[in-house]
Amino acid sequence: MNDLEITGLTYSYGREAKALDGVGFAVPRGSIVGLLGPNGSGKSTLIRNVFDLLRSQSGTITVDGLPHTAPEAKRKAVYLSSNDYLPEFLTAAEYTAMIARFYGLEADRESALDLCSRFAMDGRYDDLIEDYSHGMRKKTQLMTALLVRRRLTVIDETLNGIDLEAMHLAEKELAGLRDDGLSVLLCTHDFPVLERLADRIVFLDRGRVVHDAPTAELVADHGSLDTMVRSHLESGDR
Ligand SMILES: Nc1ncnc2c1ncn2[C@@H]1O[C@H](COP(=O)(O)OP(=O)(O)OP(=O)(O)O)[C@@H](O)[C@H]1O
Repeated sequence: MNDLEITGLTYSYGREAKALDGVGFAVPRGSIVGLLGPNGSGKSTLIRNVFDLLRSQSGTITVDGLPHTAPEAKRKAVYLSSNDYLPEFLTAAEYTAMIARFYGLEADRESALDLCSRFAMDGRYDDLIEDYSHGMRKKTQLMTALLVRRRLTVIDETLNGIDLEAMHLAEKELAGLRDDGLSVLLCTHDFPVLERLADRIVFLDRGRVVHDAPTAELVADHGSLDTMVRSHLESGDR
């Protein structure tokens, strides 16, 4: 069973060249899949297609077996965007409650306060987001996703910008989602994090899948993900 399955996904912005060209891969249930690719390779376009923020043009996307445009599919997935735009006029508590309500859930205050304390945001849960630093906003996005615990969590470079201690905890929490049988699609340029955490890697370049394999296999074949990416970018295969 796959929590996310994409086949033949092609997308062009207007008359521009294809941003995605026949992309297909899966996020198997209870796994963490790393999505990797140079700037402009199509990662954000892919994620926006998955969340129906861009209307897909050809190919299929299913979330837990359901077409991604179905309201039930949308309730199964949570998206953490790469920016840190959050409603400034809300407190983190109000923001979390609002997002939880979108999913028909109640945000559990005790769990939220526990997460705040572990993410070094003690006593800040009821402060306005406008007073938060960039890192605190990123942590608020992450804590919200950890509270709503959807079948599929998609993270678009959200972890970039949080400090080392928070990163360590984030890794543990994401592994915890996997331990609970949930899945994560993690888009980041942080190779060591992917090597520690991701079960599989999907490497995109110019809108096409270059590698889709278990992380251990790619590391065994290339030495490291860093070397794998560099050798592809320097090769004539692009
Ligand atoms: N709104 C847009 N209009 C036209 N072209 C776009 C638009 N958004 C992205 N593109 C193009 O689509 C291609 C894929 O971009 P996308 O943002 O999906 O890549 P990415 O892998 O997420 O890049 P990055 O790592 O820089 O975030 C690029 O050629 C980009 O210029």
